Amino acid sequence: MEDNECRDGRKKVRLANTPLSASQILTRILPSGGGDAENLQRILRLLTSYGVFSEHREFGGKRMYSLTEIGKSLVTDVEGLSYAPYVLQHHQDALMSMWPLVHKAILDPTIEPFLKVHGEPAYSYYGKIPEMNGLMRKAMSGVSVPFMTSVLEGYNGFKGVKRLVDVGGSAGDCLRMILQKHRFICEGINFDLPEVVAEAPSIPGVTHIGGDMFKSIPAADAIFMKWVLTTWTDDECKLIMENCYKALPAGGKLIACEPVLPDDSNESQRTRALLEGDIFVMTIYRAKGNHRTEQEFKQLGFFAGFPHLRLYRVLDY
Ligand SMILES: C[S@@+](CC[C@H](N)C(=O)[O-])C[C@H]1O[C@@H](n2cnc3c(N)ncnc32)[C@H](O)[C@@H]1O
Repeated sequence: MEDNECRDGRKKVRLANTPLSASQILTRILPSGGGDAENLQRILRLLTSYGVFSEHREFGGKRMYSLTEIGKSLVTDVEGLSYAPYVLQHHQDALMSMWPLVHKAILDPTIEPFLKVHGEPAYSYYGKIPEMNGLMRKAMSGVSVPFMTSVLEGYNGFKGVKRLVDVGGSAGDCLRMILQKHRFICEGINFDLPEVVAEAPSIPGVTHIGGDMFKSIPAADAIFMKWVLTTWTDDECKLIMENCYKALPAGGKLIACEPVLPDDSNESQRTRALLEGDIFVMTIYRAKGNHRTEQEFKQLGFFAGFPHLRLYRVLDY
């Protein structure tokens, strides 16, 4: 595979900083000709409204486009750490084909729409396809690194922890960042499904352990968990949290980093994104898995043996 080639043999298209018209972009994408520049321009206008491209109007009104910084990180850094793998992960056929079936989660929530279509739940489906499994890990790394930068700027609850487990820690990026910031943590355990940790990179101070959080969780002074509870039902969350409780010493701490739904359905972008995420979970993961309000987290924790919940908000997200 050459440097300028994608895995499927297509040539990568380098988009210059100089603004290009839709037909100029089309010529680069399809050097042998063809395509509809007007329809491409319709898509470019939409992407401009999301900040991926900038639109420049030439004398006479012709529209020209260049990638913004967001666009560059999405388009040019597909193999590195960026949001691109996350976007790609969500747009795989196996996930996209689920959207016309959202209604199935309402008609019969006892069987997941994903299970009905693909014959097994999402995580085990990913686990059997190395490309999907790898993309999921990269997707999580790409979104988790900027997110954890914000978390670690504001949250200071790791004091006194010597051994920390990250449950569902994927490639281990969250632990790596926590250990880099808090040098007093001597040992990090990245705990995830065996097929996920099998491909995780080696990280100083971190041991990767494969297992099933529904069975047991390695012992630690504190447990960290990010974007895990939200994909499971209340009963499953209780089981995961009970296993956390068993893995902790008396007075131990579970640090769960999860989306928190507001009580009201307001029109803010943040609320919309949270509500969309909730529908994503319902459609792809568990029909009765869901984003939760602060009160719902309090109740879950209480029933699993964690009587005190302290909420820290990460404001940029
Ligand atoms: C949404 S991802 C979050 C990954 C990581 N915590 C992060 O924020 O970047 C959920 C993770 O839970 C893991 N997972 C799913 N089922 C699991 C199980 N039964 N035991 C342990 N981990 C599991 C998945 O493999 C995945 O890495």
